[in-house]
Amino acid sequence: MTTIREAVFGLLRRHGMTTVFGNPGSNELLFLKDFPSEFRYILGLHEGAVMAMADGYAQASGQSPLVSLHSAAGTGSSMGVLPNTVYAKSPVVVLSGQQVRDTVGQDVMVSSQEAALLPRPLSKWSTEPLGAGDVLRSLAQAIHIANLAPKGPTHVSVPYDDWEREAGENADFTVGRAVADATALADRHLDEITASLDAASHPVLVLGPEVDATHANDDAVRLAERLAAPVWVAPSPARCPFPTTHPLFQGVLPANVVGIAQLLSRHDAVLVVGAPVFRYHHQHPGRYLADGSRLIHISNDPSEVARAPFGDAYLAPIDDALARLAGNVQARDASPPPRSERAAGIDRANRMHPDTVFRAISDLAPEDAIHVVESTSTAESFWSNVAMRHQGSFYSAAAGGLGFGLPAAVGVQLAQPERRVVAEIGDGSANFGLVGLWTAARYRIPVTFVVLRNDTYGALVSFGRRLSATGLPGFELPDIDFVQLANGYGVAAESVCTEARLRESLTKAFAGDEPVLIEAHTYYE
Ligand SMILES: Cc1ncc(Cn2c(C)c(CCOP(=O)(O)OP(=O)(O)O)sc2=O)c(N)n1
Ligand SMILES: [Ca+2]
Repeated sequence: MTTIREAVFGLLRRHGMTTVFGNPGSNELLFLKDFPSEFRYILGLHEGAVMAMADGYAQASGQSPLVSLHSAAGTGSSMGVLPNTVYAKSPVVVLSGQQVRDTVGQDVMVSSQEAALLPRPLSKWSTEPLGAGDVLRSLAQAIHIANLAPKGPTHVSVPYDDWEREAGENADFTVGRAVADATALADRHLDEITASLDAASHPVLVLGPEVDATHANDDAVRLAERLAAPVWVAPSPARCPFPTTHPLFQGVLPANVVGIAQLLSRHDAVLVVGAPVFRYHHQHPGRYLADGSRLIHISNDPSEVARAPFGDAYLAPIDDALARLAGNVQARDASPPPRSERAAGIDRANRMHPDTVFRAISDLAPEDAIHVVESTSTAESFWSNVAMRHQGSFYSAAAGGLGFGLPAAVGVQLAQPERRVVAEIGDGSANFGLVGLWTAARYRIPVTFVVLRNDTYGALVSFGRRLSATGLPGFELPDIDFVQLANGYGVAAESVCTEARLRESLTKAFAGDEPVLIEAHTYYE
């Protein structure tokens, strides 16, 4: 007899889902027992860190990990970072434990009431099968839904007395089935977009995270070069869709209506690919686009194309659309536009400017390093100083929810052992996921964590100014000793105040193969 547990591990094996991130409770033990040797279980000490690690792993590998969480409180603890997972379209499959099926109605200890509702709306799909006989198929459905564009996290809650029951005579059909996603931009849509771009005098590209997520960066470069078009990254980027070292790269668009409209005003055709139009953040009302500009939007997400307030949209696979447009548009010959330069910040006594930190990291990290960033007030400094040349070089909290960065860096490094991961984390953000350091030490995952310690919630000080909000309570973060905290979790660490010491520490960290934390004293202006 094949049990449901055995059939489910067969399903996971069939889909390559042999990495499990988790934090267990009593309800999960009959699923985790006799853990198969070809699977690896990565323990996180808080479910928020578990989810963020899994999210980073899913984005960096393109492979769905399984997340095994305890019922109710365990699943609830993971939800703080779930908005990022949803916005990142990250295909994480969560298996939440549940009390014995016949006792849930009595609301017994560690039962999850309304288990399927709990993770909504922070899930692409969530269910608790109505009977043990539907567990295998429900998990297969969760895997397929998570991986069909637009990808996203799914949840299945399973009572623990289901695992030992028989899987039934049709289990092999469920385990063996394959599901293929849509693969092509319609020919007539290709012709329409090509005609618009060829007719434009000054086209511009705005690229989003789905370009990087679908490994279409090289085709984005081909299209930009063929059009001789400047390239902007869509606001609030969670991934890097275009090489920052490329002469056509212009930077990241500001997250407000007027700022974007001004920067795009000299372009009569704006092609947005793989990003929502647009993920504004700061309210600065105005005309969405200057007169004479037309926006064309290509997205793989029906909700993105439906909710955009302006522009003509096409639903299509991002990689196919870019590849075929790059071969279809007329080639142009024009020199790249000048990129606006910004003066480098000056260090102060015992405190560095963020520019110094990011320039040092960019100079000393391997040329294919991966950056996981959660340092909210220093984004412009990061994108101005850090060279990123390859697909999969940058990850950040897609919904701006703190607690992603530090643990996600651990998941990304697990997914990409050949490339070195650097986590650039604000001293405020670090506290939302600090427990991820323990997992890095426990499994010797060699992330270089750089904490930018400016002793404040810098982004909120800046937002306060923007909103003319005076008399705010303090946002200072004095006296947090990240060296002591890191050592407490088993990670070697040092504190640096000058560029010379920072460069020494980075050189040593990159030469080693152990996790290291560097507390870099910076200032916020
Ligand atoms: C889970 C969560 N809680 C609170 C916030 C609000 N928040 C907070 C608390 C920020 C301060 C981040 O401080 P930091 O030290 O990490 O970085 P900077 O000093 O560079 O801003 S930025 C921001 O949006 C959030 N985004 N996510
Ligand atoms: Ca800070």
